[in-house]
Amino acid sequence: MLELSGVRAGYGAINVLWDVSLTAAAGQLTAIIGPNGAGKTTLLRAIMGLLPLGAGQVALDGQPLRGAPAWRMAELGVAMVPEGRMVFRDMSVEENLIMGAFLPAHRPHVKARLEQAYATFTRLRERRRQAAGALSGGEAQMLALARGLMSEPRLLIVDEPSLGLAPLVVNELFNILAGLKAAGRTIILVEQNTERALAIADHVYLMQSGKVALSRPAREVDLEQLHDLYFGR
Ligand SMILES: Nc1ncnc2c1ncn2[C@@H]1O[C@H](COP(=O)(O)OP(=O)(O)OP(=O)(O)O)[C@@H](O)[C@H]1O
Repeated sequence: MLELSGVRAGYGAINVLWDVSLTAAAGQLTAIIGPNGAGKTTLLRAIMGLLPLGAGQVALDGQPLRGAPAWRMAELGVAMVPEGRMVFRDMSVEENLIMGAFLPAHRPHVKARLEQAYATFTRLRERRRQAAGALSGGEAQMLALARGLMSEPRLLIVDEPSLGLAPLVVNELFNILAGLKAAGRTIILVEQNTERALAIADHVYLMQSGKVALSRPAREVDLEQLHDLYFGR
């Protein structure tokens, strides 16, 4: 569904990504792992058209994206759940969710999708009238994920969802991601929690210093070898 070929990108004179090529296949969960500073978030920014490409291309269903603006990405069915949750703190949980279905084409479906969100993320239903700023870290992450799903995206991109969350909440989060995958959703997951990502992924890319250091089906990944590469041993 999504294909990057030979992508170079960075910030002004600083290049971060070096000839990155990867594919996210439809109906699969593609995990992008790697240590701090490897370029994972930069890669997602390049996919979302938030950074100009120095070389290469990003294509969705074979069509080059050429830095499409955010609303166009939404129209094309790509939703990103950014690192750090970024919920609208002064708005209620439900208002945050409704913001996820902002395109005119989504409006007729808002009620049904709210129901769907509350069925998946039961705690959000209880807290739907509360200000999002009053949620715990885990609840805010669930809200960010649920908001990303409100547009019924064809491709859901999730950046470091487990960051700073308690183990029980991480379990819940990964169960939900596994459920979304089982329901056929196409997902790109950026994670530092290698083992958890590996457990639910179909394909794994390991990023190192702005390059793809390993690309392999998840079931063929040897965890020890992965850790050696990860830590540059
Ligand atoms: N706005 C920016 N301006 C300049 N350099 C940046 C900027 N954002 C990130 N970088 C640099 O790009 C490199 C890759 O950062 P990036 O955030 O993509 O890594 P990451 O793999 O997502 O790391 P983390 O897991 O810590 O979020 C780092 O060296 C970082 O310092």
